[in-house]
Amino acid sequence: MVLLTDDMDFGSVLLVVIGRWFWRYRSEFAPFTTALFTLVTGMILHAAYPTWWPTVLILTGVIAWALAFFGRWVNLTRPIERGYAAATVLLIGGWLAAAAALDPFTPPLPAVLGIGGFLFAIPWWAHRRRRARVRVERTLNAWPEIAEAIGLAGSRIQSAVVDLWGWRARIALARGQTVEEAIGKLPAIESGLGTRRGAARIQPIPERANRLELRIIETDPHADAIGWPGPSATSITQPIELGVFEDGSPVLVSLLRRHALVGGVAGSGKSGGVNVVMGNLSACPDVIVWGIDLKRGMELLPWASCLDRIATTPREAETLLRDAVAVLDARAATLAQRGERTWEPSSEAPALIVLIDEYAELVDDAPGAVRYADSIARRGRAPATTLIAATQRPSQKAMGNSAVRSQMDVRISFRVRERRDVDLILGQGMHKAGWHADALNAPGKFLISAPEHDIPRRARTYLLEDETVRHAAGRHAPRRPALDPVSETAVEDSSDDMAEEPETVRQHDRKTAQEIAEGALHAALHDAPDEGVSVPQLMEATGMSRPWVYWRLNQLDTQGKVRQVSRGRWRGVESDSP
Ligand SMILES: Nc1ncnc2c1ncn2[C@@H]1O[C@H](COP(=O)(O)OP(=O)(O)OP(=O)(O)O)[C@@H](O)[C@H]1O
Repeated sequence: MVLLTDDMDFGSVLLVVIGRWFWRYRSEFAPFTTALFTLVTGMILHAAYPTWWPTVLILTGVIAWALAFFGRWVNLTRPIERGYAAATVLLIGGWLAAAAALDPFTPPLPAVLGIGGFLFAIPWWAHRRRRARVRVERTLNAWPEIAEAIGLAGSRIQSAVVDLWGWRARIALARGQTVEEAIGKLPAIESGLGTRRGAARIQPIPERANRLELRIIETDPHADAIGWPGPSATSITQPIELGVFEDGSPVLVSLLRRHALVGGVAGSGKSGGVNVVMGNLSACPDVIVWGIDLKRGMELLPWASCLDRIATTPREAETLLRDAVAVLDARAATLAQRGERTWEPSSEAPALIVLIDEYAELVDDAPGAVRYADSIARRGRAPATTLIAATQRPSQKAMGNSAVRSQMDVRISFRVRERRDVDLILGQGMHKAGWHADALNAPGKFLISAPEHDIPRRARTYLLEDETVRHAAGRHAPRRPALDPVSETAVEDSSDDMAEEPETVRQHDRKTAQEIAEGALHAALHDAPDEGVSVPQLMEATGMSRPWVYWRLNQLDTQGKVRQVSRGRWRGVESDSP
């Protein structure tokens, strides 16, 4: 608001008003200002440096390339944003080079600038994150007035970040104001900011009593399935991001030297959770994952190319766990020799995680395996040999009457049917303490109890579509580490101890993920109908990436074991036995 008095010059007032208006809407005007700036620069270049056009062109190419490939560093997080930025630079740079060489007003240059500028402005105006940022900036500018009105006068906004679900700001309170006071004023803050009811949350910042984080949730993060943004960790020493809490903050949990238990009824999202864990672990070159999936590999097979080993039969499962105990023992002995306490994971000496889908089936079908699991649960932390077990209902019987459940450091509960199942998964007395996993109302929603998560907060896992799993597995597979020599020798010795068993059984026990995929490929090609199977179907059946399927098809084709029936469709040749 501008106050007019008699001694003021109307012209300068008008200028101030227009100036302020332009400043307020500078983001919306950005395409026009950019076009104007480009035109003026073009005129200067043409008048003073007309021979510079090749330099301008080269610079344009370099900047566009850098934005397209490294735009993430300047907060262009999505490929479409990087593409837009690179295309804009190409348009402006290309136009400037032409303007320098010819003249900015040579047809069709003015038309190109006008029409091109307008077309490029449309995505800019429509961009959701930009609009959200501008809206938040305007709100924050008004904070001093709002703070005054709600009784937090003198508090200042120090920084603000806009994210997918809304925005968060760090606020410095004025002298004498407390975080508790601010929490008491939440309804007033929501009213002052004009948000919906219940949209504001306040979290104290432990290091400073006069700082807080204000979180405004504009869209409910749990309203729809949340797509996986990609791995959050590049090392097992970093926490992995499983999903988001109701307030939009990420669920981060460390799995290093920790056993994890995942429970919930059928269809509650356990396998989805396991997918997120695999998506992250497979991106870490300092951890090896061995999988046990007694549902004939249905859940873990898509990750086969990233699993160092996979067991799909009770016998294989028992051997795998026995070998994991051998690894643990060998590592413990090495640590004792070196006078060290813990195994520090690296790509040369990776941590070992045994991921067991449907633990109850293991107990039922391979009761001999339970003592190995028990041993890992009790002794595996220091040698970085740990378990992640998923099961519907971890009753004492389902856990094989062992100590495995009590050793679980991270507990994740998806929806359960009965209240007492909450206590089974999360621990005795947890339902009473407010952990109501029986009230979770959609697949993928969960409660997590871990050293860094000690209050019940609803969260939802990211959802990985089948295609995302295939893509991630294909991308991460080439970077998977191998077992370190100490562990590898332990596994070999452990197999030698079973020498009295027939060779065929031992080989079967050590079947690798690759071999399982190979078997699935042969079966799919062999059972193919007359019109053959497509490459995507083979990818689905084997859980392997497109390049792997093509590579194998080529080899089998050369050996005369497969035949291309039509474009992209293949079939096994009769004599080929699986
Ligand atoms: N985070 C999620 N967001 C949205 N939908 C999800 C999520 N996780 C799982 N779902 C949906 O719920 C369905 C069941 O999930 P999932 O197979 O993971 O359950 P489960 O607990 O492993 O079941 P089962 O024990 O039968 O294997 C899936 O088809 C999927 O579409």
